[in-house]
This record gives sequence, structure tokens and C-alpha cells, in this order.
Amino acid sequence: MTHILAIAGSPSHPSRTYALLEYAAKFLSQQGLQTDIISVRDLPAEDLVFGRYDSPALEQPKALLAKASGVIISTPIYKAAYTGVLKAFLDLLPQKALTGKVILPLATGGTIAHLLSVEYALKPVLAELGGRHILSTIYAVDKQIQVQADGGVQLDEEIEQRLKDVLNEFVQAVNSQNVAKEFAHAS
Ligand SMILES: Cc1cc2nc3c(=O)[nH]c(=O)nc-3n(C[C@H](O)[C@H](O)[C@H](O)COP(=O)(O)O)c2cc1C
Repeated sequence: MTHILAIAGSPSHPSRTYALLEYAAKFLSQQGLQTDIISVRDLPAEDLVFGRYDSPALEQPKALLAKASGVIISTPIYKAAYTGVLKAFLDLLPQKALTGKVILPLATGGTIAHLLSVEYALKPVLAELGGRHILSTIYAVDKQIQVQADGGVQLDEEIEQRLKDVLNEFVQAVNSQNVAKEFAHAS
């Protein structure tokens, strides 16, 4: 079974970016990929603030990351960048934690004006963590996403189509990478 890790970077609940990850997880499970979602909200705030690399609470996220073939990382835009709490979490990961993984960034913002925030702020951090295969970002504005009372999400047609397209691309990339790895092991 191919494993995917989805990292939710919003400190809020309910959360549009979390709802996007749930949508993605459901989509991927229909394609035979198992997705675990972790949220920065669920990590002890003190461990994040004090930079406790050895926090026991990080063991499970690190293990899930290590076995994941692909990573979806979602963040709301805060002050023209990704959230501070997401950075606090990324800072605690091993140096090249994203090496060899396909990465899909998702972001939401109140305004389209910060469309490029992921490109100039988040992507360099993902690259520093070893991420080389980073797919095009899906950026949605708040009015394109309605989070419903039951936690489900209603997406505007255009953003839903773009999300499905990039998720299909993600599945293909993850599957071809796995085939390449198996081939390398066999030879
Ligand atoms: C502290 C804070 C700062 C924000 N800064 C921006 C910003 O700079 N640009 C923007 O487009 N939206 C900004 N927003 C709006 C959020 O990015 C937007 O509502 C997002 O969809 C929230 O995602 P979430 O529901 O997953 O937390 C900000 C929201 C908060 C709470």
C-alpha cells in the first residue's frame, strides 16, 4: 500500500485548508493510496515554541513522513506567507525529511493578491528539506471553499476541477516514482 502524508498547517478549527486535505485524502483513497492527516494544531504548543526536536509527540509524524511516498502540505496564507506554526513544525523535522517524496502544496487566502506566497515563501523551505519534485500549487480564495457543519467541503467548480487535475498528477507521479524505486532495488 502506498502511503501519503497530509500536513495541515492551520492553527484554526474549522479550517478550509484542513477540509481541502480531507477532500484530497478521500480522492486518493479511491485511487488506492492511503493518506494520514496530521495537523500542527495537534502538536504540543510548548514543543513547537521551544523547538524540542526530541519531543515524543513528534515521533508519530516523523514515522508517517518517513514511510510516505508523497506529501501534501496545506496552509492558510498569514501575512503574505505560510503560517508561523507550520514553520515551527517544519523546523523540527530531520534535515532532508522530504527527500525522494512527491510534494503537493495547497494554500488558501482571503485574497488572490497573495497567490505567489507559496512560491517565494514555502517552496524554498520545502527544497531545503530535500523536496525536489514539487507540483504546482493549488491556491484558492475563501469564497471558493465552503466548509459545512459536518466538516465536509463544497468547492467552486473551477477550483474543484483544478484540485482533481493536480491530484491525478500527484497519483501518477507517486506511482511512477515507486516503480522507479522498485526497479532500482531489483537491479
Ligand atoms: C492572522 C491572519 C492573517 C491572514 N493574512 C492573510 C494574508 O496576508 N493574505 C490573505 O490572502 N489572507 C490572509 N488571511 C486569511 C486566511 O488566509 C484565509 O481565511 C484562509 O482561508 C484561512 O484558512 P484556514 O480556514 O485553513 O485557517 C489571514 C488570516 C489570519 C487569521
